[in-house]
Amino acid sequence: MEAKRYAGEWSVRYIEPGMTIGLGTGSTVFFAIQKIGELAKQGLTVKAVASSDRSEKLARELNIPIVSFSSIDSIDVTIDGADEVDAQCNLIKGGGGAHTREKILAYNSKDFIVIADSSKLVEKLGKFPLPVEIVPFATSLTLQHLKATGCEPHIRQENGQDYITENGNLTVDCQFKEILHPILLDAELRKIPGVVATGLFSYSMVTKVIVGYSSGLVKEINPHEKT
Ligand SMILES: O=C[C@H](O)[C@H](O)[C@H](O)COP(=O)(O)O
Repeated sequence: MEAKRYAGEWSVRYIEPGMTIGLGTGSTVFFAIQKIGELAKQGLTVKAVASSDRSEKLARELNIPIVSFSSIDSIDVTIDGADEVDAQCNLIKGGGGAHTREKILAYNSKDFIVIADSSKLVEKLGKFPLPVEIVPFATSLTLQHLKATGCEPHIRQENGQDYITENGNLTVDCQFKEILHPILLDAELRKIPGVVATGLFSYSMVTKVIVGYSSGLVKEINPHEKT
């Protein structure tokens, strides 16, 4: 948990007065939102759009002004967590069921900053089951098409019932052996009618990944830096 805190708290240095910020979802972003709340209390003026009711509620409790998506043109910076980060900084997201809205925020952000503890770093994506949001219509056919891409699809359950996203859809957790070509797989999955969004985020969307370690160390990875 401390490693998540280090990454979350570090990330707020990229927030400047007057910015419109995107708030992701999850236990790592929780620490970033808390820190933004502290800064707001000290006079930082920002407005925020949230990717989930949970993050919106937390932000409101901390007196961070929340605005609707329809009232803004773009987001300066979005801060969000990840379930897996591969060597190129491609991501799996959606463990908390919020990846569709998170992807909309990331796509509309000038900078997309990912925060993660070091356990999220992997060589290849796919150990974490890939969340895919689908519309709850012709579900069994959609599951068959998902299976044909090489995974074991499982409809996510919560308290013994289908988990329903904030968009009113289902989440299918797709267990692949490994994901060798995330960008191609994302395109393949999105061709299936009924798929709303996958939890695969291309490195091309990512400005930087901030990794927290339990020792207190924080590392930044820039996927676009030439080595
Ligand atoms: O739907 C949830 C999000 O994609 C989260 O950002 C992701 O699951 C990571 O969550 P956490 O920071 O709790 O590990």
